[in-house]
Parts: sequence; structure tokens; C-alpha cells
Amino acid sequence: MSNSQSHLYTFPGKAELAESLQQYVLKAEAAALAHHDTFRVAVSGGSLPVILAEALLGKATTPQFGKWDIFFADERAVPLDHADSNYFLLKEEFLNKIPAELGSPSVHPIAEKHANQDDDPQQLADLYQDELKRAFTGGENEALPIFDLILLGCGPDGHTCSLFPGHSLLQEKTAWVAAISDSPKPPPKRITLTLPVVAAAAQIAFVATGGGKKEIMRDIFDSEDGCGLPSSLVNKAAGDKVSWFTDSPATEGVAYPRG
Ligand SMILES: O=C1O[C@H](COP(=O)(O)O)[C@@H](O)[C@H](O)[C@H]1O
Repeated sequence: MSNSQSHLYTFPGKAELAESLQQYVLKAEAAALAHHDTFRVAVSGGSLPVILAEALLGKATTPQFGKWDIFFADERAVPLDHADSNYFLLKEEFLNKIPAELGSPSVHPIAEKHANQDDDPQQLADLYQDELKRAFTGGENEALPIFDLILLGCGPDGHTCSLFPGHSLLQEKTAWVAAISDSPKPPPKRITLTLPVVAAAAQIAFVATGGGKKEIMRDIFDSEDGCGLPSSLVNKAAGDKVSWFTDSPATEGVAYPRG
């Protein structure tokens, strides 16, 4: 648990947010490349890939995508070309738009063999954990992978990754990747990074935009203990490693200090 406070940044609109997110990601990339010559990032689905494209593509300063290893913070148990797949979304909105001259990231999707709503998602979670173990072998801390950056969304109910409010998965202490079969948001079967893995990352960024998020943002930032919401638990566990990139509509009425 951290004693230091997470950072909350609010921008007038998505363009300003994207500009600031670009600087933040490039700084995290530079730190990672200086340290181990690769940039290991976990990304979310939902609204994140579109904002990521706006932040990182078509700009004068460009990422070294050839040195990126992209993993998924959570994934739905569906084929990789399914409309509900976070991989598919990232591919359509971000990966396919990276100009060839910027290099291609190594992308680590889930094992398609078990990616359907009929199988037990535990198989998918175990295989994805194996994938992480291969990527992080010889790392600084073999008990937990340390991502250079995890990019998260926050649902209107306060969920992040596929960690939902009040769910028993929030108690998971040892697994790196967990399965869920009863996600309240469809589809029900998914896999997700666990809270300890998210909290262990070097940097964690949330992106939350739009007026539909303002009530949950007040709960997360202004209420006692963040109402125990999954996104609040990330703040609590990782403190000042966490930065929130929000727009004015999402944080209307939030009193928590900015910066
Ligand atoms: O189901 C999911 O939702 C969250 C939040 O999505 P958003 O559209 O409100 O940003 C997302 O971060 C997660 O990856 C996804 O599986």
C-alpha cells in the first residue's frame, strides 16, 4: 500500500489530453529503453485505443514502436477478429494506423484456441500468464512482472481491467492473470491482470473522458477510501505511480487537487 497520492490531471478536451498523454508515454518509453532496451506496455480496450492513436500517431516526435512489447490488461474470451475483442479494437484503432517507418510493436494477444465463451476461461488465463512469464523471465522481480507502463480505462461503475466492484477477484494475491466467468459487463467470460500486477508496474495511467464518468470520478477521488472501487484500489496500492488523464466533463465537481 502506498502513502503517496495519485496524480489527477484534467484537460479542457481530448486534444489537450492527447498532447499530455503523448509526453507522458514518451517519457515512460525513454526510461524503459534506457533501462532494458524494450518497452513493455499493457493496454486496455474500451475508449483507450482511440485516444492512444490520437496521442501517439501523426506527431512530430514519434515512439520507437519496434521496441514495444504490447500486452493486454484484460481481454474478453472471444476470437481475435470478434467485435468484442480488445485485441481487435486495438488493431483497428491503433496498430493498423502505425506508419511502417515507425517500426512494428511485438503484440501478445491471448491464445485463440481457447478464446470463446464456451470454454473455461481459466485455460486462457493460465496460457496468458505463461506468456507473461516468458516475457518477464530474468526480470527484476520474478514474483511479479513489472510492466514499464499500464494504460487503463475506468468504467462508469469504477471497474478497471476486468476487475469489477465487489468481485472476489479483487482479493487475488498470487496469480498474475485471473479468469472471470461472471463479468457484469458482457461478455461474461474474460481474463484480467490482477491487482498486484497492476500495482507493481513502473507507471500506471488511467484515461477517463466524458460526462458519463463524473459520478464515479467523485466517488473515486472525493469519497472515503474511494468506496473500495477497483480503480480506487489501484490508486491506494500504487500511489504516485498512478496518473489520471481526464477531461473537464469527466471530472466536473471533483474537488481532489489537480497535478
Ligand atoms: O470492458 C472494459 O471496459 C473498460 C472501461 O472501458 P471504457 O470504454 O469506459 O474506457 C476497459 O478499460 C476494459 O479494457 C474493457 O475490457
